[in-house]
Amino acid sequence: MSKPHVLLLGDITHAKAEWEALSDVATLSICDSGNREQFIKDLKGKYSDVVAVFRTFKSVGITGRIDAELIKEFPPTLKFVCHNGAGYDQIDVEPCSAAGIQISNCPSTVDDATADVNMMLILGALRNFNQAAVGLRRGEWNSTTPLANDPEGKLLGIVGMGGIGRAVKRRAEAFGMTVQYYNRRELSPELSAGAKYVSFDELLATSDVISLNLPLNANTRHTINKAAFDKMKDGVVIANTARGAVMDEAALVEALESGKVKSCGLDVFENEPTIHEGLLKNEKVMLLPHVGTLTYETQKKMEVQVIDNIRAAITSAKVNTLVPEQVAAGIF
Ligand SMILES: O=C(O)C(=O)CO
Repeated sequence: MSKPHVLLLGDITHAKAEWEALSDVATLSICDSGNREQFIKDLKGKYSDVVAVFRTFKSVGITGRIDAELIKEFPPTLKFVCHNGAGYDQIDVEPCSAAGIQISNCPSTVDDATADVNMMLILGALRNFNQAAVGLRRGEWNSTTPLANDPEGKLLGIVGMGGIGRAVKRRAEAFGMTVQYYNRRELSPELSAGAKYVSFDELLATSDVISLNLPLNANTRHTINKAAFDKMKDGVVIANTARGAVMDEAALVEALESGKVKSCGLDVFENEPTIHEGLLKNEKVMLLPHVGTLTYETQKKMEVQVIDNIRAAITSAKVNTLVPEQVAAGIF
C-alpha cells in the first residue's frame, strides 16, 4: 500500500533530517509550482493525492492565501495544513473547517524569541535608542538624543495575553514594570500570574506602554485605530511584534506626529515589506524587518514542531497543535 503524500510548500532549512525521517510514514514531495495558477493545476495533477502540507509564511508568494477559492481546488484527500509560524492569518480558518481540514500553527516555540524582540523594542522606544543610534552615525554623538524614560515603575498594557504576551510580561517585570492586560477572556490566576485583567478601554486610558501581542484575524484588524489612539495617555509608547494590520498604520503615523504617541518599536507592518513613509522618516520609531523568530534555535524548533504535527496527522489523524478556533469549535 502506498504511503500518504505530504507536500512541502516553501523551504525547510534546519530540520532537513527530521523532514526526511518522515518518509518512514509518508511519501514526501517539494512543491515546485511557480505561482498560484500553476499550483491549482498541479493540485489536479501531481498533487491530487496530497494528504497534508507543511507550509511556510513565505510560501504565500507561490500559492497566495489559503482562502475559500483555493480550498475549493484542494483534492478531497487534503485534510491537514501545518503552518510554520505562530500567526496563521494567511489561512482562512472557516472554509478549512467547513472542508474538514485541520490547521496547526506553532504556539509556544515562538514565544521567547518574539518576546525578546518585543522587550528590546519597548526598551528601545522608551530610551530613544533609534534617535541615539542615528545621531551617532551622523556624528552628533548624544547631543541630539532627547532625554528618555526608564521602564521602572511604568504600567505596561499587554493586548493579547497568549504565550508571547505572557513571555513579554515576565521580561517587563524584570525591568520593574507593572503589567495589566486585555484579552478576549480573562486568564486563570496561574496564567495571568499577578497581571490585572482590565477592559480594552481601561488599558488604553491608563497604560504608559502598550504592547500588541494579539493574533490578526477579521475581528482584530485595526484594533488600534484613530479612536483607540484618542483614548490613550499623551506620550504613550507602543510596541508591535504581532502583525502590522492589528494597528492602523496611517493613524499611528498621525499619532506620532501629534505627540500622542511618544515613540514606538515595530517588527511588523501593515503591508510588509512595504513600510509607511511616515514611519521610515520618523526617527522616534524603531523599525525591525520582522525578525521576531529569526534565531537559529527558534527556527529549528518551529520546523520540528510542524514536522511533529505532520507525523501526528499521518499516524493518528489529529495534529498536535490545532489552531484555537478549531479547538473551540470542537469539530476535530
Ligand atoms: O511566527 C510568526 O507568526 C511570526 O510572525 C514570526 O515572527
